[in-house]
Amino acid sequence: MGAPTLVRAVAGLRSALSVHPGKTTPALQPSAAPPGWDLTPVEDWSAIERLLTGEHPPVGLVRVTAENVEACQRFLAGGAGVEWLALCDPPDGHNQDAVEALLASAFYDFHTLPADPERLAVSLGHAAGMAQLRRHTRSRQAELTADTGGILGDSPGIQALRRDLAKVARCPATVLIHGESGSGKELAAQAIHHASPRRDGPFVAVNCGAIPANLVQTELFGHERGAFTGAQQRRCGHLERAQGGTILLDEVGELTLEHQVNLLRVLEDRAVTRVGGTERIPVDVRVIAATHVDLAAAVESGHFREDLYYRLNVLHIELPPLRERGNDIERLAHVFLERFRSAYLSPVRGFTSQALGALRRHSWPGNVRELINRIQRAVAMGQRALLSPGDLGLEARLGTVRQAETLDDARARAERAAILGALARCERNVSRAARELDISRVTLYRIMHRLGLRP
Ligand SMILES: Nc1ncnc2c1ncn2[C@@H]1O[C@H](COP(=O)(O)OP(=O)(O)OP(=O)(O)O)[C@@H](O)[C@H]1O
Repeated sequence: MGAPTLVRAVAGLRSALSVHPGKTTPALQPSAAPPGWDLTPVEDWSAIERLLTGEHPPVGLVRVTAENVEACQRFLAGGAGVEWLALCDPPDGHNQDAVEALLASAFYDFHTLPADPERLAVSLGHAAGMAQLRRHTRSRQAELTADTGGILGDSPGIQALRRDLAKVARCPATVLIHGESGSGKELAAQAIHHASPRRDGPFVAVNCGAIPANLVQTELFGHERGAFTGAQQRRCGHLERAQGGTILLDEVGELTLEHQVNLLRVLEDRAVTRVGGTERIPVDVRVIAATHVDLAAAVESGHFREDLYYRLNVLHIELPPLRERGNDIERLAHVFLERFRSAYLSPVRGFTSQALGALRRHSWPGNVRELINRIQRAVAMGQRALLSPGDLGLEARLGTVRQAETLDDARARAERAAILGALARCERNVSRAARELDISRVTLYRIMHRLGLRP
């Protein structure tokens, strides 16, 4: 791309950037500045980059032509934190589809040249207001995530969770985190680790449910060279890798009774013995276990050892499901929309009131992960400024009038019901559920990922 031309406002008047990526047309001259805006041309890339990394005006004008569409795309991808207005020639059919696609995806507004200075000034004012609002929201979100280990939300359930996590972080005892799939168990475990005296040590997360039963032993405890065919090297297990830090044993309820005995022994001895070895290796690791199943009920039914349950459940953290977090649903939805919108240069700016209603009514079986997936998909595919319930794959339920369900929505609903039913019948054993559904385990994982479900 050639050097862009940047036109910058001077003191006393409101400031705007004006960029001409590719330099295919002359820069907008100061004499063309709209009322209230004073423009000064700057004509090299490094000046623009310096400006965009430091303090800079919140709005900018971009001269878009049929020839510089690609240059504009590259430039705009780097210009975060600015609301852009496009200045275009009257359409002449040349590269028009690409120009229109760019206008729709990356600009707050556009003006056809010669632009009406009064209208341009109003448009710059609106865009500047919107940019300030977004900057404010972004810095509030940054503060919020920095204080809370990335856990967003203000609902009473989340406030109580933050208080509990802070207390638990100070104490070295084992923690059991219980919550539905996608409700933030791993995030909570990370928050405990980062607020604990072990924060400079490693944080190792292990999904016990995803390790094939014959590998659990070597994955957790490691193995010596020659322990079994193919063991050409000595290998440390996850517990040793977490030395000095924290290990999260996610889906601990998926361990077989035999592996539960071994884990209990490690917790009591505070040492591991690698598979094929005899040496006792002391491990200084804080253990956090997480589960979406009711482990007390699993103890009752004989699927989980009572002694291990008490050993893990010294401190207990309960994660509230998203559907019980009231206004958090909307708050989180806006945060994720903003995140994906800037990453994808999407024209999406917010939600229709029907979409917000649908978000509040949905039962969120996949919790925050499902919310993130729905919003990511909607922002990536969305063509309009406001997302509708259909864009989010949710039903609108407008009063008594039911919106027609799309085939995709109906298919997703049926798939979700079939998978959740099979998983419940198979005690969340994915291989058995896949057999029952007559699909491969990999296909089941892929569909679950798409629907925001976790094993
Ligand atoms: N309160 C929250 N604020 C921001 N992001 C969240 C919050 N809760 C969860 N998330 C995000 O949702 C996604 C799922 O969270 P996480 O993996 O911690 O859930 P989980 O309960 O461990 O899921 P699983 O049971 O499937 O292992 C992650 O991307 C996480 O960052």
